[in-house]
Amino acid sequence: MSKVLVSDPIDSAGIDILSQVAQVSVQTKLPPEELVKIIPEYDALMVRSGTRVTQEVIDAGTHLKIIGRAGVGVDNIDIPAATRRGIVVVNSPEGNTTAAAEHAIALMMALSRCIPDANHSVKENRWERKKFMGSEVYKKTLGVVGLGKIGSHVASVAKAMGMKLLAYDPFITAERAEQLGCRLVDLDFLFQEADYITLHIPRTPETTNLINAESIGKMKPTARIINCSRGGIIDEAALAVALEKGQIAGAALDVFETEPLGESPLRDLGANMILTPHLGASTEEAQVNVAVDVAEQIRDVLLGLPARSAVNIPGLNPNVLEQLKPYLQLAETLGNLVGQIAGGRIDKLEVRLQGDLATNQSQPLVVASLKGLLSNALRERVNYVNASIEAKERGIRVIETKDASVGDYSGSLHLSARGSLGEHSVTGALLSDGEIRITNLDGFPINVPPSNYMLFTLHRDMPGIIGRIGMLLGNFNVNIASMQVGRKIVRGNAVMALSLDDPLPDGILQEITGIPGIGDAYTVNL
Ligand SMILES: NC(=O)C1=CN([C@@H]2O[C@H](COP(=O)(O)OP(=O)(O)OC[C@H]3O[C@@H](n4cnc5c(N)ncnc54)[C@H](O)[C@@H]3O)[C@@H](O)[C@H]2O)C=CC1
Ligand SMILES: O=C(O)CCC(=O)C(=O)O
Repeated sequence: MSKVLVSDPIDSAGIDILSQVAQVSVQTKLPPEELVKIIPEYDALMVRSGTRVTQEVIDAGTHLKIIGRAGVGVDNIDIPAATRRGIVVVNSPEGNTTAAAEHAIALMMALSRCIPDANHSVKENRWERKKFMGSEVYKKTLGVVGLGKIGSHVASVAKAMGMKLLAYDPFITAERAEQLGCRLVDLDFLFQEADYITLHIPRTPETTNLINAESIGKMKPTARIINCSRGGIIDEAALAVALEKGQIAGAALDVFETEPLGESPLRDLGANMILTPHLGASTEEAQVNVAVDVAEQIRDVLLGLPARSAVNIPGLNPNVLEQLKPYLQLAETLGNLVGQIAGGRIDKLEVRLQGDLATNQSQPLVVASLKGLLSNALRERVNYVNASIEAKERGIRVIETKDASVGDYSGSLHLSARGSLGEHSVTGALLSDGEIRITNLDGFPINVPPSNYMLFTLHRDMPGIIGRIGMLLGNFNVNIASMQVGRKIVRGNAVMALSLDDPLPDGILQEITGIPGIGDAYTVNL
């Protein structure tokens, strides 16, 4: 019989499901070295956010087939390490959406009416009615940062409470925001106008310290911030200083840079700061939902069936997968690339299978393209199982076409996306050794391998341009690994594709587009 280790508190409904197919051992609060010691015995591991599933744990788990996260965020699991070891990682993308959204609303209300401190004062035998003067949320403006599942639910509740709604989400269309009663605006506008700001985004390099001294400086003195998403999105030291000085009116945090929260200036603040110990998902209902959702997937995988919310393994027919594997990687890379060039808020994606590739089933390649496209917004949360649904929910119209005529490559894949920076296209193919080549950008023939850091320019084909770009990159200490120019006619329009050894520093794009003859420039990180 299989063995499952449950290393965080999980609702008994989940344990009952696991017990149908496995011997279940519940051992919470294990020290990391103890977890590493016992994990080799187990076929599956089920956790919440308390257990850190590090590379060391994964490497020691020689029998592990699946790791289940009873919740949304999988940032406590080393996904690349699990993927490399072929271990499926599953989560429950929706099981605690309502709970987290309701906690954000509860914190907003508690902050507005000083409920925690007023409660404490009465319990201490005081009756301080003047001290705890509140303010109403009715007709106030709520700025929702991240209009995904939780942000959307918060928006709909806040709307029913008579709030005006602004939203910032670079990967959501204005139409989708409108359907939710929100006006999609840029981040600075939201910071300046909102009376309440609620964060519902993943922690990524772009969102780390999104709320800092500078962004707080743009807010109203009456603004209140709520964070029920992830620690590290707010610079806690800067927030403490701003609240101390009365630069903004309050903040309520459920999540922290380091959990459990250690020594922190946040603890010294008064009624203008509410702290909860990562309780967003802590409702009886959500805990049953996530426990059942994840336990069912662990049961299925242990029985040899596919998982419905795998974060790292495509949920497609294994035979089709094996055959298309190299092309799936091509589709993901091209989707990621065209998504970045088209600039977010994509509302249309065309996927064209060309040449020999046209004889294949298009659906897996469409899913892989969408996965690559959406990974800019959703990171590891988008997978082969949910990419199409996520795209539909985001209002992305997908067009699949096939063209059997053979061009320079026997089979190639062409993607065209329309986003906030206009409509752009990219074509790619595989070399005989399986290596990916980008063969066309916006109609211009090129031949470059994808690389971590890339720069593309659309420019006039005229003397001096290449040199000026090379010089500019040199001045910023950016090393060029390879460079290619594609043009259709001499001294007409052209495309330049550069693979770089270093990321492009902030501000350089503006300098590049300032060079006479350069039309547009795009950075791409793959
Ligand atoms: N406090 C708690 O106990 C809980 C916290 N969470 C956290 O809440 C957050 C939101 O979860 P869901 O709504 O389920 O995720 P989701 O994936 O449905 O939505 C996230 C949204 O953020 C947007 N986004 C990505 N990068 C952005 C950026 N730079 N600026 C603005 N928007 C950006 C995405 O387009 C997406 O619409 C996650 O960080 C999740 O881990 C989730 C459940 C419980
Ligand atoms: O397990 C928990 O309580 C944390 C929930 C959470 O943060 C998540 O699902 O992302």
